[in-house]
Formats: sequence, structure tokens, C-alpha cells
Amino acid sequence: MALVRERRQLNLRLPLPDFSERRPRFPLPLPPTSQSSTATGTATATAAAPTTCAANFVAADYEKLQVLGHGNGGTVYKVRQKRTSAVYALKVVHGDSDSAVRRQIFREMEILRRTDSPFVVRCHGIFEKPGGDVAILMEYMDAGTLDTLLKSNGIFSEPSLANIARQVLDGLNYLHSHKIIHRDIKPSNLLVNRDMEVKIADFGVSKIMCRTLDACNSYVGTCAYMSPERFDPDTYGANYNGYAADIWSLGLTLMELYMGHFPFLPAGQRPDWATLMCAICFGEPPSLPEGASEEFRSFMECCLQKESSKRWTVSQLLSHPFVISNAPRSERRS
Ligand SMILES: Nc1ncnc2c1ncn2[C@@H]1O[C@H](COP(=O)(O)OP(=O)(O)OP(=O)(O)O)[C@@H](O)[C@H]1O
Repeated sequence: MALVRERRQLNLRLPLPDFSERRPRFPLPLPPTSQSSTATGTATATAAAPTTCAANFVAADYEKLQVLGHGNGGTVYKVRQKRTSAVYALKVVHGDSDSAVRRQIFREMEILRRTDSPFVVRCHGIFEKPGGDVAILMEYMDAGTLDTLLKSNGIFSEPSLANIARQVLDGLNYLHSHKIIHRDIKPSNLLVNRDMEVKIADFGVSKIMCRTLDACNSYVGTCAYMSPERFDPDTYGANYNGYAADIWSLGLTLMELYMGHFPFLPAGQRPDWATLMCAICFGEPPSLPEGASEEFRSFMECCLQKESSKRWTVSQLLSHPFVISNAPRSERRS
């Protein structure tokens, strides 16, 4: 609760924790700058571990097609490789960005290097230019994010939400089994393509758990989607290990996609940090409006338990009737 007193500004993005907590516990393997070429735009590239990429990234080989969006300090471009015409998304953070922004992209680079899952956005290369610009070449997700889809197409049906839930749970299953906690699951961090494949993206505030007992109660991420134990670990975080926070955020995300507005607030109301934090910590978890099926309602209750130890795990939720009964026929277990 001390956090409430410290917090005066209305800002849904919480600050990063102290630098000592954010610093990776092992050396970050940055691309070797010694191979960087000249000021003509050539930069070194390192392949993400499981993927392949060209040994050298030459900016001139890629044509910028459009700006896809601006994140916290960086810009994402749609680019085309001139030789192959292959289209990618290129996230660029400039060398003169502030140190917090640069640490976020290094954290994202570190995680994307380690991940290889159809449910996590694929990284094709990581680049550092001599001037300090850093870029991540990613697979291009041509339908944008779940947030943009909600705004353009309106609310989602239960079967499509079950499909989304299953894919995000598969992604979280992969991440959690590799001791990675995302910490910022929300509609705008879930990318979509035209086949309605959903992939987890934006690992700027994620955490790799190095030891089983690593604390993971730092106030990073977007506070609207934060679980009660991240604000108040004493009350809601018995045996808190951090993984359950991603489940809470997934529950809120799905509910928002169903209702069309952020669940803790009436439609159209602009959230402020203090109101939200009080609602999350002192209020009842949000529930679905009339008309929702019993299966969906039950799934939500399993995700939105305020006490983190009562929340279902990823593998439990993957077996929940809401996910199973809406799964494509080919994937249903007998
Ligand atoms: N691989 C991708 N394919 C297609 N669009 C993308 C891709 N990655 C990012 N984008 C677009 O670029 C936008 C900015 O992404 P970015 O990861 O930099 O920040 P963000 O998640 O929106 O914000 P923040 O970093 O502040 O949480 C996204 O909202 C999305 O619209």
C-alpha cells in the first residue's frame, strides 16, 4: 500500500524496478560490435538461438514500408527484404534512447533469443549498429494485435475467445516451462495474423527466473492488468512465484475482449491508477455479464482468483472444459 502514497501521477505504466533488480543475473550476449561495419548502415546481427539469420544485417537490404506502431521508446516498422521480398516487422530503439528503454529492449532481445515456439512471436535476427541503435527483426503479424482487432471488428465470440485462450495458454506453457514470466499480458501485446494465430510479444518487462525461489514481485508492466498479489503480496501472494500473475492478466484480457471494455471499469470511463489499484485489491474480481456460458464463467473464475495460490495453472487451464470443448475437432481429446 505504500506504493499508493508514493504514486501521485496517473500513469498506467508502472516504473521499472531499481536497476539492481532489473539487471540480468548473467551476462547479456550482445552482438559483437567489433564486426560492425561502417557508417553506411551495415550492422552486425546475431541470430536468435533457435532461428537462423544472415550473418550481416545491411540496412539497405530492407525497405521500410510503413510504421506499425510506437512502443515504449521504440518504433516498429513493416519492412521488406529486397532480395526475397519477404516481409518482417523491425523494432528499432535508437542509441540516444534513455537507459531504461535500452534495458527493456536488451531484456526483450535476451528472451527472444531463447524462445522457439509457434505461440511466441518469432525473432529472425538481432542487430546493433555502431551508433548504438538496436533492432529486432521479427515475423510480421499481418492482423495487428488483439487490441486493434477489438477496436476495428468489435467484441469476440466465446468460441473465438476459447481459441485465443488456448493459444495464449500454449504460449505461456512454453514460457513458464522455460522459467520466463511475461508480466505484461494484455490485448496490445498479443499479435495476430490473418489465420487467427495468436502469438505472445513484447518481452520488455519479462523476467527469467534464475532460481526457484526468485522473488518476482516487482512493479513492472501495465498496472491495469496486474494481479492483486503484485500490488499486495502480503495479502494475496502466499507462496507467490510470479507465474500466476500471467494467468490473472490473461483472464482480464479475455474478459475485455468479450465485454469490449476494461472489466474493472464501466464502458467509456477513463481509468486512473489509484481507482484501478483499489478496485483490484479491495473489490471483488470482475465477473461476466448475463448471457455468458457456464463454462466461460467457470474459466474466468479459475483465472481471476484474487489469492494467487488458488488460481489455476496453465496446464490446469489447458484442460478446462471451456478450452477443450471449443477446441478444433482435430485437437479434441477423446
Ligand atoms: N511482429 C509484429 N508484427 C506486426 N505488428 C507488430 C509487431 N510487433 C509490434 N507490432 C506493432 O507495433 C506496435 C508497437 O509494438 P511494441 O512492442 O514496440 O510496443 P507496445 O507493446 O505497443 O507498447 P509497450 O512497449 O509500451 O508495451 C504494437 O502495438 C503492434 O501494433
